[in-house]
Amino acid sequence: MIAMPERAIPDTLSPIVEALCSVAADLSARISLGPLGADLGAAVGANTDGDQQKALDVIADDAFRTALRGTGLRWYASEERETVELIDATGHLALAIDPLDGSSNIDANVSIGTIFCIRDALDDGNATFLRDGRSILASGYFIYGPQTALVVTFGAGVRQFVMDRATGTFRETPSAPSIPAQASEFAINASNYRHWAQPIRAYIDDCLAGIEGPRGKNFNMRWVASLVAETHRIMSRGGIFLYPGDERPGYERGRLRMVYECHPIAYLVEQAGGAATDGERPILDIAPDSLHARTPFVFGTADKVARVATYHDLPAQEVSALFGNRGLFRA
Ligand SMILES: O=P(O)(O)OC[C@H]1O[C@](O)(COP(=O)(O)O)[C@@H](O)[C@@H]1O
Ligand SMILES: [Mg+2]
Ligand SMILES: [Mg+2]
Repeated sequence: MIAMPERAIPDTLSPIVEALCSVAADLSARISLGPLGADLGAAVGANTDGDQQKALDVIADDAFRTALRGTGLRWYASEERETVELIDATGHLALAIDPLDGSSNIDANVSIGTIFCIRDALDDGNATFLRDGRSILASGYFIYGPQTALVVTFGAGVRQFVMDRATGTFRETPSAPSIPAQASEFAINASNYRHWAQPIRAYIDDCLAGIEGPRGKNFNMRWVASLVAETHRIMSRGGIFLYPGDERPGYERGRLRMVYECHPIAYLVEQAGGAATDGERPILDIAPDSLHARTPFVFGTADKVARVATYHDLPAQEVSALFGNRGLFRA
């Protein structure tokens, strides 16, 4: 439940947000038990895309779907389900959800989360979600970490609510997250370096070259392998996140899903003053061609995200690592 928000939550969205909060509070309690509770990190099978499912993936998905009945929701699209599900034919809203993000971190006691976005419902469930991101009404994430928090936008800036563990209620924090304009951290799974295309290699090469390289400054690197945790860090201290496409079979379009992960995070990031692209185009301008479509994803501090796009525009010889001192990119 949300206690005394600073500003009202839009009436039509409030029952959905309340239902999400109540499930998130329950999940948070279960997660915090760790090994004292059920084995939430146990492998229980695979979803229709072949992704391994953990017990908590399935528990979270079932809990959200059940709690959303009677909230005005018509369509429920989950990363864990093959098709869009009808919740209530009279509802006017639709929700896309990654019920449990970062599931490889459950056993490691590292922050994990839930990502969602809300749209108006069309008569056709699939068509509702196969639109670009400009029709999103609200998006956000819950982070289950040292704090359990909800970071959400209703289209007018970003708001943050932290859960009081004693009562399970979410209280709004006085200051809203906004992505700082200056930052020097990048986040990428660098073990995939050899599989990346040249523009991504060149961008990272230039970061790694530090003060001696074309950027003329030192950078720090992070990789949590929880999209929610990376987003929360970037929301508080800026930086850039990249999950590009690469040459591994099945990773041509990266790993992250447009409908359940990238559209919601991109909407939030834009509302926080940052930018989000597929490397070149704004994510919110792109409509996925299927429900579970993946997309390369780059987001964070706006000028850093714009810089990644410029590497895609360069002639091949100019992005070669051999040209590490190219004057064009001197900061
Ligand atoms: O293990 P990799 O390839 O670095 O991928 C990490 C990414 O995969 C994810 O865990 C995918 O999300 P799920 O856990 O919801 O499948 C992201 O949270 C994270 O950014
Ligand atoms: Mg995820
Ligand atoms: Mg997930």
